[in-house]
Amino acid sequence: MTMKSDYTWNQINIPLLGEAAFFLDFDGTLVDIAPTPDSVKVERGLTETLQILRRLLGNALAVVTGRPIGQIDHFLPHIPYAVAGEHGGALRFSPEGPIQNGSLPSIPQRWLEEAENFAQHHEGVIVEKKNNGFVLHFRKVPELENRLHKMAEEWVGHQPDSFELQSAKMAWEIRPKGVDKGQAVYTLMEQPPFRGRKPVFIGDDITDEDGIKAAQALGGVGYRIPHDFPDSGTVRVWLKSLVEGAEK
Ligand SMILES: O=P(O)(O)OC[C@H]1O[C@H](O[C@H]2O[C@H](CO)[C@@H](O)[C@H](O)[C@H]2O)[C@H](O)[C@@H](O)[C@@H]1O
Repeated sequence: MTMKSDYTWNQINIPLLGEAAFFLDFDGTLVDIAPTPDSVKVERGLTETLQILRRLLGNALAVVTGRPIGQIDHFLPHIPYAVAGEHGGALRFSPEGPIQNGSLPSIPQRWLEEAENFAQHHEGVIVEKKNNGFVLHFRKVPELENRLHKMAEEWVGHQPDSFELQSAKMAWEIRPKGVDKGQAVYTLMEQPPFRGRKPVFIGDDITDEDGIKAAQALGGVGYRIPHDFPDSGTVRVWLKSLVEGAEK
């Protein structure tokens, strides 16, 4: 996707990079939405931009995503300093550090089997497994949205204190209750190299709202596609312009 020609980012105000900590969402923010989770493309130049940005931020660069952390290692190897995966359910504070999962409930095996059985009989449905949840993707078969919703609602209804149903982009996600991207921001901001800096959160989805609110509450800023940036392509152009401006 390309930047809209009439768009300027005058309204995007961020702290000086030397005082900021960046928290960036992945799907729909750093990369364009793709037909399947596996088929996203990391645009040429993005890794270099993020490497320079991380240096300018004194390492205070985190990716905060719904995906498991291993997928960020696959798509952006050695790029962010910290990663919050599974909407904050998994945290890795530094590149070589352990992944901390907390004590989250495990998804009942029966739910997963039923989901996989449904996917086997309905071409186009993708079941994406996570450590403490799973996603039912219906991007290729939007007509199945309501049926999948009903199934997922029923499962979660059996354990409403442990799990919740999250509406996602052309998907339904079953995830542990009580984790969110805002908590991830608060937790990371307590640790170096984030501590003492002003958080900047950029995201595109409803789950990013918690991260944006946390960044604002901590004295920083948060911006969301499409309200503040029209699309992910524009975010990438903006990031590139930031590092180029700082390096001049
Ligand atoms: O928090 P994010 O980094 O934005 O991750 C949110 C979910 O993104 C992925 O699903 C979405 O993107 C796919 C690739 O573009 C797309 O095919 C799918 O329809 C979208 O829902 C990812 O698969 C999920 O695990 C993330 O939770």
